[in-house]
Amino acid sequence: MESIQADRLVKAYGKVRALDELSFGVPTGTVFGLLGPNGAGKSTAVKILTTLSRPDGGNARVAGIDVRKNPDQVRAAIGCVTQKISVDPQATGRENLLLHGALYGMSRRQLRLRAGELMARFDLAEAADRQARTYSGGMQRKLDVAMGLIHRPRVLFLDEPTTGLDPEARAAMWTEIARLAAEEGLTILLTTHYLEEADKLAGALAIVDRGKVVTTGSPDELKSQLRGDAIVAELVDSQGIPQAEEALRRVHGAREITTAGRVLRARVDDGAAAVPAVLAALDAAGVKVGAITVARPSLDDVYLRHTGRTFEEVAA
Ligand SMILES: Nc1ncnc2c1ncn2[C@@H]1O[C@H](COP(=O)(O)OP(=O)(O)OP(=O)(O)O)[C@@H](O)[C@H]1O
Repeated sequence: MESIQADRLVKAYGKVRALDELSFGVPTGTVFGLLGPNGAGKSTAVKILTTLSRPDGGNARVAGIDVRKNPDQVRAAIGCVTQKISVDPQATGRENLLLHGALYGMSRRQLRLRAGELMARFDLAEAADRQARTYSGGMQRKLDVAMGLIHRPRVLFLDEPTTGLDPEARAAMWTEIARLAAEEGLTILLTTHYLEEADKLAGALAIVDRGKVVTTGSPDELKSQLRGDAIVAELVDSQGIPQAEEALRRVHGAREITTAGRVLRARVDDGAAAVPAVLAALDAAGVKVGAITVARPSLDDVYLRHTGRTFEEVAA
């Protein structure tokens, strides 16, 4: 069964087509990642699925409910953690949870129990009665997620949940998110522009580019569709790029050759075996190489394959 179905969603802002027939489905109880660089359309999709915005075309169902026809019912069934933290810094952690829960018409007794449970679960019990402004960034983000869960939603939307967190807090958040899906059967839609985050957390993901889903599958499925290794040569300066590209074209088995700045990439069947031939070809062309690396296919390669651009290039 699918808890989220987006069917050819279209949204235009003036001339910008933020969503251009975006479609995907999320099986119940899984973590699904919408991965794409800034401006790809992820937030716009989340706004429509959480009923904050209406699509210009297409349709969507969340927890089996039509977002256009029954937005109130959708809102009751979902939790939503947006990019802007909704924690009130002057209130304590517990007060934040109680205030948020009151919006859903929960009884005081229900609320107290649930708030206690969530604070324990997110390791905030000791800090529960301190003002949230005294919390670290990671603690505030956990509180934010706890607030999104107060009314026991069936589907949770997390819009860039770890942006701005340090590596340790990010890892802690990943553990929590994975547990929520595995232990509580929650369906989670996560948007991210971190390749590593999508790779680690998402059972399946959709790569979004310019308002469209360019490919979808589990991280492993997507990576295994790319045969061979990536070989990446960083030149000492960018002037030699045209000659280097030309030289690489003549190396047996090198394909999908792309350049960005002074970095040259190609795909080969066996990376380690191809390195000597690549270095010899570049040397013969008079090109100075600063570094050369071989890598197993990554989601960045998947992105490159489907959009013709590297993720970093677009993010920059
Ligand atoms: N309210 C708006 N008015 C005009 N244009 C908008 C509006 N919201 C989004 N856009 C445009 O729509 C496109 C998609 O934006 P969106 O915020 O959905 O991307 P995103 O992938 O979520 O990126 P980010 O990670 O930066 O939020 C962008 O070109 C953006 O500039």
